[in-house]
Amino acid sequence: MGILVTMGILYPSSVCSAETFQALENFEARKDDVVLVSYPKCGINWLILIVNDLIATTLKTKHENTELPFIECGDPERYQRMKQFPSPRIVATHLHYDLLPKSIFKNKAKVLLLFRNPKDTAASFFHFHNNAPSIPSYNSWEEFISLFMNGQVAWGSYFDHAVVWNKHIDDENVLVLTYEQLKEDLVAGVKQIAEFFGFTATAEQIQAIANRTAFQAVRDKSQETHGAVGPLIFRKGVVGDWKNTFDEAQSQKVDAKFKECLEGTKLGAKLKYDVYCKT
Ligand SMILES: Nc1ncnc2c1ncn2[C@@H]1O[C@H](COP(=O)(O)OS(=O)(=O)O)[C@@H](OP(=O)(O)O)[C@H]1O
Repeated sequence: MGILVTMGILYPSSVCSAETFQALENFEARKDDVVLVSYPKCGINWLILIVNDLIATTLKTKHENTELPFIECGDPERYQRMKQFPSPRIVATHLHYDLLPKSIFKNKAKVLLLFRNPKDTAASFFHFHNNAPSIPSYNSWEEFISLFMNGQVAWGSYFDHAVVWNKHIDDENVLVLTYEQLKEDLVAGVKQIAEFFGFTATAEQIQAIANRTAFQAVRDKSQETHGAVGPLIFRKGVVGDWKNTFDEAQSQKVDAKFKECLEGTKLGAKLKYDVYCKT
């Protein structure tokens, strides 16, 4: 159990290795790959379940594969194996925009980015680190939040990810959704995801997928779908849990950082900071 540092960014060495990062450079994306991107703890496992269900429901295919869904994790031979996977493949990642395999853009795969307000993201991240046995724990929340603000946590700085994605928010083949948006109206979210990736689903199918991927439903099945780590990933599933962790000074530091990095930007507006991050 330890930390891998590549190009100044930390990754957990339980799932990432220098050899896999090197092999990733040759990963060849397909135009019909379903690329799901998010900073850690923004809800990507939720998205993966939604897209898996959309594929199973509308294409009547179920891909049985035991690979970790994150392309930067696992062994270097995984990209060879992925060549055999039928389309559409789900390509999930927490990587920073600049580190995404270039073939995603070259081959015009559609990219769905999921973001979440920074305070709930940080709180979720801390709980995961301190509950999951395979990754390092922190001594305290104080220690974690100070490292989070400096970007010295796994997969780097939340704010760096957000700032660069803001520049690409209107790019062709890119859709940006927020965790809070899915929480507000999951049916509308599933419909938008289906339309973006071109899955033709009826209103009833969309509703059924929303029911199957609502928090309690996925948490109840999490051991089955994700093994022992399932209940730790699908932990609480609410907006505003940050209020149980942050003190006033920590909260104000995030407010100031958000202001500096994202206020007045399109991504900043999408995140509805004043609604979700102010007391
Ligand atoms: N269906 C549904 N509804 C609401 N919330 C959900 C759902 N599925 C996952 N989640 C929440 O997403 C958080 C985990 O994010 P990730 O999947 O990105 O985690 S990871 O970085 O890949 O480990 C984690 O947030 P917290 O509960 O705040 O810790 C999960 O509970």
